[in-house]
Amino acid sequence: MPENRPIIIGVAGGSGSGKTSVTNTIKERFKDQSILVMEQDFYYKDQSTLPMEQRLQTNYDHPLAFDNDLLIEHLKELILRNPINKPVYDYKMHTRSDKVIKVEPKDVIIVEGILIFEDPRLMDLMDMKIFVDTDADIRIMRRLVRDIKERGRTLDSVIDQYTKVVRPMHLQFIEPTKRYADIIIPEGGQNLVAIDLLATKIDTILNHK
Ligand SMILES: Nc1ncnc2c1ncn2[C@@H]1O[C@H](COP(=O)(O)OP(=O)(O)O)[C@@H](O)[C@H]1O
Ligand SMILES: O=c1ccn([C@@H]2O[C@H](COP(=O)(O)O)[C@@H](O)[C@H]2O)c(=O)[nH]1
Repeated sequence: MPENRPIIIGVAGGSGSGKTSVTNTIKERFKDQSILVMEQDFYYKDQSTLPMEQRLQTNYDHPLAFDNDLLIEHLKELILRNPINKPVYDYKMHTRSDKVIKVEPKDVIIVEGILIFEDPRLMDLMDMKIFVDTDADIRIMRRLVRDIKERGRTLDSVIDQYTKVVRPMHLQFIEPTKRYADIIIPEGGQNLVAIDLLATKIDTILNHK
């Protein structure tokens, strides 16, 4: 590994827990300069060859929905300070878009996603593991609003998917990974004490490189 290996921070937690909000708040504090965010969601398996009816049947909360091999390959390139072509995910179409973003390596890489602590190969790459822990009632309320506003869903479809898939998969696969976290942040985005502590730690790491 190179001497100036980037620091990799994993931010896991259930859907709607506030992972993206925590990550974005931290990124803004550092004015984007030294922090790169790698969203596990962008590494959902490509489904462009499947018809929409079939995409709607996919279980997006199961570990097998993700192309972790590609995510790991990209993280290893970034660790070597090489740029990567990051896929872009389209939640409305339920597949990767045909675009990729060329991403340059940075000193701090935040890997964010529901199931990043489920794959030991991913965890092995992480220097710090954070779990955003938010009660289920809050998570479903946040997800309802977000998915209807931003991801092209209907009220009925969000409730149906949550009841049949998101909730059982959360209990089976996501919640048990909390035990792997170094830090558990209750409530996510509005927890300024936790965000301050994390930002201070990152600042220390960056200034001692
Ligand atoms: N503390 C909070 N208070 C109110 N709304 C929040 C809070 N944290 C997140 N949200 C909103 O809830 C939704 C889900 O949050 P997000 O950060 O995307 O969660 P995740 O990435 O874990 O799915 C978003 O629309 C976000 O703006
Ligand atoms: O095509 C898709 C891909 C994902 N989902 C749902 O998204 C969440 C994960 O994203 P968060 O930002 O952490 O909420 C996951 O629970 C999937 O159910 C989807 O519905 N369709």
